[in-house]
Amino acid sequence: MDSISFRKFVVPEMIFGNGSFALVDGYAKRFGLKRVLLVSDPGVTEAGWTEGVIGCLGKSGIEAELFNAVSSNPKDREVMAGADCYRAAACDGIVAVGGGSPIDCAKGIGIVCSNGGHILDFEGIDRVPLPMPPLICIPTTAGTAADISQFAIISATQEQRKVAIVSKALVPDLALIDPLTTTTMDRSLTACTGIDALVHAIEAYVSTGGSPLTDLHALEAIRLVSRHLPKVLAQPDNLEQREAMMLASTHAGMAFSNGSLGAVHAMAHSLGGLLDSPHGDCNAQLLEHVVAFNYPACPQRCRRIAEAMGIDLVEMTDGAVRAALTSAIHALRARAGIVGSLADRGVTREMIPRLAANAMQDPCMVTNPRQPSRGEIEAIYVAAL
Ligand SMILES: NC(=O)c1ccc[n+]([C@@H]2O[C@H](COP(=O)([O-])OP(=O)(O)OC[C@H]3O[C@@H](n4cnc5c(N)ncnc54)[C@H](O)[C@@H]3O)[C@@H](O)[C@H]2O)c1
Ligand SMILES: [Fe+2]
Repeated sequence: MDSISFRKFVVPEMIFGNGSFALVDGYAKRFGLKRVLLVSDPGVTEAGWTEGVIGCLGKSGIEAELFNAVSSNPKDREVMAGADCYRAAACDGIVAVGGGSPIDCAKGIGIVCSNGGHILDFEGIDRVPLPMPPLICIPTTAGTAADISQFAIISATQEQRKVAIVSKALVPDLALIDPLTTTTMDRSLTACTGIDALVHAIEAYVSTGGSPLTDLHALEAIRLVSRHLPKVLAQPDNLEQREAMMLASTHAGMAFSNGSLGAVHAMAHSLGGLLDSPHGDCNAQLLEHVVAFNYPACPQRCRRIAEAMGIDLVEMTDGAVRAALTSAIHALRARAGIVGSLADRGVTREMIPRLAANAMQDPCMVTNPRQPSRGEIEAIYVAAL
């Protein structure tokens, strides 16, 4: 049998539903935890979610050592400081509450605590030998799905680039996916994280690492984001819309964690490393341009994506589908309020060779459906300027 016919699909135990974060103490107890490192960030703490989780843990007598010093695009030094904190407090497990940044930082802390060394030593695919301590994740954004994924993205501050660590060892033990926690997101965060979920789904669907197991989740996520992102932005307090976006993020997560990503993420990581700008915003700037580039390599798959976005394709030629798809993506992000271009974010032509060089090294580039040259990646950045 050809080895390509083997497909692996890894997900953690997941509990999805409003109020599910309150199950944290019962699960932590079942894992035998007595003192956990609680990884969060100041924004999530201000929104009240960190205290909420500490309160739940306290009900079962589980102590929480708070590590809150995490910034967006979490930094290597924050991971190392968190690992010091874990050791100093003699913790026996980790609970992460927040968006992708605290969750990725928590994964980094777990890797370093089990394996020793520096977090950047683990860059790349399958380079984490020992499993992390028990990790429970409570996501508070509907976008990254870091709570279920095999990925952690950490900023290497000296080099100003984002490093991808990809390993089955990074899949958390439990994800308590509670849409209620996303009700405190502001409009811009809702938009950026929602577009991130769309990009995960589209990239996984055209990835060379995809499979029928991931396709199903990718298409469902594309449908959900296209339908519900405009609605959740119009009605931010509507729990059904929040729930639909969290479900979209989770479906997209199952797809990309197992099918991997592509050029949008490779290029967005490079941008985020240099500019320290929001991940979803970087993705949003690039998606339509990368889809236009990838189109010739996967026209049938692009048709399915367009259909899932609600575009009527009757009698459309390939060229017309390509134009309709890229303009629908552009319209969705404009409707979400993500306007302007890379130049408005401070990107200059002089930065592009370096951005392209870093993007070419990113593991997400490996599974892009069309292998680009460095010059082609530079041209995509220029198109997005
Ligand atoms: N590991 C993965 O699989 C994966 C996938 C995609 C992206 N990422 C990474 O995730 C990071 C981005 O994560 P993100 O987009 O979730 O944002 P984030 O975690 O960086 O948070 C952004 C801001 O939103 C605030 N915030 C988060 N949840 C909130 C809530 N419910 N209410 C109010 N404020 C809230 C935070 O305090 C922070 O100030 C990037 O570093 C990106 O590279 C990781
Ligand atoms: Fe992402």
